[in-house]
Amino acid sequence: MADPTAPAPRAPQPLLPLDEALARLTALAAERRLTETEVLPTYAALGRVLAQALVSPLDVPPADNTAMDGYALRAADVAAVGTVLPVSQRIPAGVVGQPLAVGTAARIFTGAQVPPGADAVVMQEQCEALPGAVRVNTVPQAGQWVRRRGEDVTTGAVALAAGTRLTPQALGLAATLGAARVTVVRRPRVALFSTGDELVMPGEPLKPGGIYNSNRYTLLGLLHTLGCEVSDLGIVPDNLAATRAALKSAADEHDLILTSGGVSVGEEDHLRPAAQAEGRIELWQLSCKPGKPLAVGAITRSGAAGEALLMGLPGNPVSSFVTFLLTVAPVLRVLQGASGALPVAVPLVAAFDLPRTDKRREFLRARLTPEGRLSLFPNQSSGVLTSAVWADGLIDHPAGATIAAGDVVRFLPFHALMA
Ligand SMILES: Nc1nc2c(c(=O)[nH]1)N[C@H]1C(S)=C(S)[C@@H](COP(=O)(O)OP(=O)(O)OC[C@H]3O[C@@H](n4cnc5c(N)ncnc54)[C@H](O)[C@@H]3O)O[C@H]1N2
Ligand code: MOO
Ligand SMILES: [Mg+2]
Repeated sequence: MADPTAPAPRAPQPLLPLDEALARLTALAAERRLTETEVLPTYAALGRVLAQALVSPLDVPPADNTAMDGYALRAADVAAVGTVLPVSQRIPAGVVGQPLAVGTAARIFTGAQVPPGADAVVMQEQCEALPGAVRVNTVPQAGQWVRRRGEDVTTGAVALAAGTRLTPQALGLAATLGAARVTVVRRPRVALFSTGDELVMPGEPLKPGGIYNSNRYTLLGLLHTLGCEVSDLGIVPDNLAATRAALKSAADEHDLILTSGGVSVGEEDHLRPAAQAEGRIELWQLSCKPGKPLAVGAITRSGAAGEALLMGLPGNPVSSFVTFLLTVAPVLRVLQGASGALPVAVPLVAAFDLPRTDKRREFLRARLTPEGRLSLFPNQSSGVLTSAVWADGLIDHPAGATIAAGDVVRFLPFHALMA
């Protein structure tokens, strides 16, 4: 049992600025960058990171084609509104037409290749169909409504660079090139556990003094979004021996051990002493809010070579979520060969006042208004998870500053932080 009369220890070091912590973290991750790759069917690669650039073996589109249903013709054949041209052929998508005879038009449908000789398409709304002919009620410009061969991707171009996270649209682009398989970096193997004697798993009755374990769900979701393979090690009680045992057993099989809770300064916070006993602590305590007590270290492996990276997130649910976005996500990106940089902050106008200041750089939960401004969730406590569900992202707010309605602030959208 902890001695209740013991003097409260002081924080031994100044708080680390986030940028400095990030530089050190991404350097640690770069040393551990994953080199193993796997070849996956393209449809199964969502959320994974490309290990090799995808170079296009073809032009996309492969040929000039029409963007509209209408008539393909030579612009020079229509000198005046109302010109009538005989319709010499009909070209649906998937059919290759014949070279277009001079002074004629081809009936054509969106996506069909424009026949050789034609240089423009007139949409059917600007035409009048006549028996065997068409009246063109506009004077077309050469090139109009023609999607040029290779205007999207040219043969030999890097369509998707190594290090690209495969979003749904990136998978679509890979498929456009005909890639049935892609080579991706293997998933980072992450051990996840929550610390806290008060924690109860959803589905179980809440005991006196208990709260439900939410961080497990938030962090599992984030890890899956970022392409990780997760070992869920459940809840670890608040004592040194159990925390040491959990760290030790997780180190061999995992690249990263991710924990929540028990990283602050109380006697019930065992993560740092446990990490020091089983490895080392590299950095602790950020000058940011939420997220101050973040602890980063490495745990020595017993059976395997090297060490596993340890990131101990603060227990407060919003702190866990925000700290993950600001520090764990960059580390996971670097491990997978992507950029560790935080996304570019968007300048937006505040629709609220924030007269108070803080010594720490703050990440405020904010939502876009229909007018394109930002409103602030009224309760910014790091225990209020509703704020993070309500918000669209975080305002990156400098230490010591206030905000008045109309000020421009820097906004980090959640989707960009989770990319
Ligand atoms: N004397 C000081 N006390 C605290 C400081 C400080 O600098 N000096 N820092 C505060 C800050 S800031 C934060 S953030 C928290 C971080 O605390 P820990 O990381 O040690 O986390 P715990 O103490 O274990 O828990 C904090 C809070 O979060 C709840 N929690 C924990 N795990 C979960 C979970 N899996 N799901 C839902 N909720 C969870 C826990 O019940 C506590 O309420 O420390 C401050 N204290
Ligand atoms: O830094 Mo704590 O993460 O504000 O609540
Ligand atoms: Mg604590």
